[in-house]
Amino acid sequence: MPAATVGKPIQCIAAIAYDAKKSLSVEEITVEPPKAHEVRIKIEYTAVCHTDAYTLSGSDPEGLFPCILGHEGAGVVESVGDDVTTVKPGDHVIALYTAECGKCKFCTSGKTNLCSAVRATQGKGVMPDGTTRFHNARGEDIYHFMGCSTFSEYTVVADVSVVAIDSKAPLDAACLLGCGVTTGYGAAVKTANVQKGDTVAVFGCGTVGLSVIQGAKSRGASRIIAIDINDKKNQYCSEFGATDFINPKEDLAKDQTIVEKLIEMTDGGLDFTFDCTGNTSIMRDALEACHKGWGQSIIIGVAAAGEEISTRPFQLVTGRVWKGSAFGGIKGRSEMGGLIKNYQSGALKVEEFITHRRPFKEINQAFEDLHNGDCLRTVLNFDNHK
Ligand SMILES: NC(=O)C1=CN([C@@H]2O[C@H](COP(=O)(O)OP(=O)(O)OC[C@H]3O[C@@H](n4cnc5c(N)ncnc54)[C@H](OP(=O)(O)O)[C@@H]3O)[C@@H](O)[C@H]2O)C=CC1
Ligand SMILES: N[C@@H](CCC(=O)N[C@@H](CSC=O)C(=O)NCC(=O)O)C(=O)O
Ligand SMILES: [Zn+2]
Ligand SMILES: [Zn+2]
Repeated sequence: MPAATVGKPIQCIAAIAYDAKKSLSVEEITVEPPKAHEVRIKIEYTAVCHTDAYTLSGSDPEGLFPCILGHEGAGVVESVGDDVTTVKPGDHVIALYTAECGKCKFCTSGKTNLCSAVRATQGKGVMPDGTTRFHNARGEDIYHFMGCSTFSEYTVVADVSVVAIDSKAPLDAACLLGCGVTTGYGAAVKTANVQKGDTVAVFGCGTVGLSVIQGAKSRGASRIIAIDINDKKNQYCSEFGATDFINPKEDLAKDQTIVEKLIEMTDGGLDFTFDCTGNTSIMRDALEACHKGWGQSIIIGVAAAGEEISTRPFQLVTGRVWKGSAFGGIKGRSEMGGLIKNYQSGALKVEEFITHRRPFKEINQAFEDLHNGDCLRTVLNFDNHK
């Protein structure tokens, strides 16, 4: 039987970012019904990714306020708009900030997971028809974020921005496949395509960096060097498969740079390095620690508006390669099922990233957790929001 809410606005709890650098306001909002090619989801669990904090910091050139942040979320489809054929009410789903329409120039290229179907309106904080489905109690429009807005008990997304998953997969873990775990794992196994015996260095060992580590380990990398300025990450790094841990604040000899140390440790540099910090000077280090002739450096971290990367062009002339990776190069609708299976078989660690749990009303503390070296992900649940 269809839910009594079908076709009607829903009042529910959400966290509104009214302005950059301000705490989120947890309040009741109205979520309009989905229009054609749209899906309304009851979010069960959502986690806070570093990128939510980045946009809230005011450094994101696409940051719009007031908005509902959040892009690591999983839940159950409440209703669908006209012409939606790929999911149905009751399906367990993950929201996707990297859509997959299967038809656009990007999707059909076979060269990228980026999709152009909804990206332009997504960046403007609206649905593909140019309007928003969220209003606060004063009737003001609230912008969407990254096509997901999972910091709301109900959200509306484009049908190309959602994937149904096995209903037996726990949604609290599945939400982490909406960004951090998929991004790091995919960057290692798809974007870089790490091979058995390769040497790898990972700068920044939060959820994304640790997921790169587990991806590299799954491929049989011979050496995985984890680099983080926080010693609390050391234990996590070895649990996820790192062979070495370096804290550049403590472990370098006098006048030694991290690049010199890595080149010395690996007889000339690494096959693959990954930036998972968003710091542009670390991105340079990561490139320059690559082996001459073939080393590849993958940029995953998101840097603030106005930041630029630089290096001597000689670094590239002599064969090092700079690449980037969004959502790990993973096509969300066609490849998520495989990741869920890997998680269910125990081949992909996902639950291990849930270091903190909170009721949704504690979302501002979840942002603070991110700055605590012990925290990988705080998963928020909507059951206890009252
Ligand atoms: N391209 C994509 O598709 C995606 C990109 N991202 C981006 O990836 C990055 C990582 O995200 P996430 O794992 O959630 O973030 P976290 O904040 O959890 O992890 C980042 C880690 O890097 C450490 N770090 C910070 N500065 C340095 C430094 N100079 N040297 C070494 N380590 C450092 C941090 O330490 P400390 O905690 O002490 O600061 C932290 O452990 C972010 O920039 C995020 O925006 C995220 C998801 C998708
Ligand atoms: N609006 C931001 C975009 C930052 C960015 O690069 N986002 C990543 C995902 S980060 C997830 O946690 C991404 O997928 N980029 C590709 C895209 O199409 O946005 C900015 O301009 O800085
Ligand atoms: Zn993210
Ligand atoms: Zn497409």
